[in-house]
Amino acid sequence: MFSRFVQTSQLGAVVGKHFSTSGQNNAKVALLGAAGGIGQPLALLLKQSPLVTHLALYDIAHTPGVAADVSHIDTRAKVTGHLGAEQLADCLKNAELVLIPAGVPRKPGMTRDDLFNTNASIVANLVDAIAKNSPKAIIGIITNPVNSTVPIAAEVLKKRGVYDERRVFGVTTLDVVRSNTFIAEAKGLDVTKVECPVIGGHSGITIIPVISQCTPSVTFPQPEREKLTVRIQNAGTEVVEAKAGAGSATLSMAFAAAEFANSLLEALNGTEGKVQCAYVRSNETEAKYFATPILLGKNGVEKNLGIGKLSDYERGLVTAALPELIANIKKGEDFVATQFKQ
Ligand SMILES: NC(=O)C1=CN([C@@H]2O[C@H](COP(=O)(O)OP(=O)(O)OC[C@H]3O[C@@H](n4cnc5c(N)ncnc54)[C@H](O)[C@@H]3O)[C@@H](O)[C@H]2O)C=CC1
Ligand SMILES: O=C([O-])CC(=O)C(=O)O
Repeated sequence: MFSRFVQTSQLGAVVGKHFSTSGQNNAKVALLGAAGGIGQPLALLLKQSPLVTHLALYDIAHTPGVAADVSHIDTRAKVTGHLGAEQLADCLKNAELVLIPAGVPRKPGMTRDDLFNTNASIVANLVDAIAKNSPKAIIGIITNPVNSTVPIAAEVLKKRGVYDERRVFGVTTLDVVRSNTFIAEAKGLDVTKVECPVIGGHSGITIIPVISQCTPSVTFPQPEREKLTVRIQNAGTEVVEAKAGAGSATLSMAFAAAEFANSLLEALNGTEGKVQCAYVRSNETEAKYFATPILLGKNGVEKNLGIGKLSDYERGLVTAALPELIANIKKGEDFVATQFKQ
């Protein structure tokens, strides 16, 4: 299936894109928002993963149908469906990995930050339940605005006294998936061999593709590089507009989340050298959270591999991104401080 081992010049480590069938550890994965546009195809992909032994599907609507459907697939994972708040604890008990795509998506004309008012409390309440029922689980947050929902998760976990910064990830894999696709198209390369790190955050100018660190090495005239960068930054909006009111990226996001989850599960199983870009607690810049390539291990973040060497143009992108990113982070932290009741 995904069988791509790629060396990055910057890291000398194995980056994403591979999962083996060798893992025999028990892994319960809980998927919160499992009946949604992302949730359903992600449930399908996780059911196909030999690394998952129990797939627990939770939503506030339609979970029994999704769970019954997915459970008929003759792969390893046992499937359970959990509907509504009173069944959330059962879904989360003993989960090693919790993925959260619960919440509303954008419509044309909206920014990701416009989702904050609805999605902030959804994520805060779900993470509160994780703190109570599976405090050691690794959490992958898909719900937008990721720049703010990850700090929200961290603050809720801190309030509950169970925060471990190595275990909380904002899933930004789709930015890497898109960069790889667009670069391969532009250069006529085999996309399965292209790997471009993406750093920063997950909205507009905070998305920073580091094309200078792409494997294989690629060069573009500056106007073309700028155009490609802007396309990657606006790729989510490209999908929102194409869907014309019917939501945002779901299928490519499910693919990206499955790739992230499988890398993490492999690392939990003891496979060394798994690397994924993700939005995590970080000391790389003045922003408390920042996406960079992360070496994954048994506790989640094994090592932050850092920003690496940037071109002048990419350094300028980081400078431009930081004020927005810092404001997004503060907004998330303030929300928990002022509106989230213990
Ligand atoms: N991180 C990323 O790269 C990406 C993030 N997203 C984000 O993912 C989120 C979900 O997108 P879609 O699946 O397209 O939306 P959707 O509306 O199709 O599905 C969301 C699901 O969440 C469920 N839900 C709502 N409140 C809930 C709660 N309190 N507990 C459990 N489930 C709840 C809904 O019932 C629904 O089934 C959006 O916020 C979207 O912006 C989307 C694409 C990429
Ligand atoms: O654009 C959106 O609203 C959904 C998203 O995060 C993406 O597709 O990258």
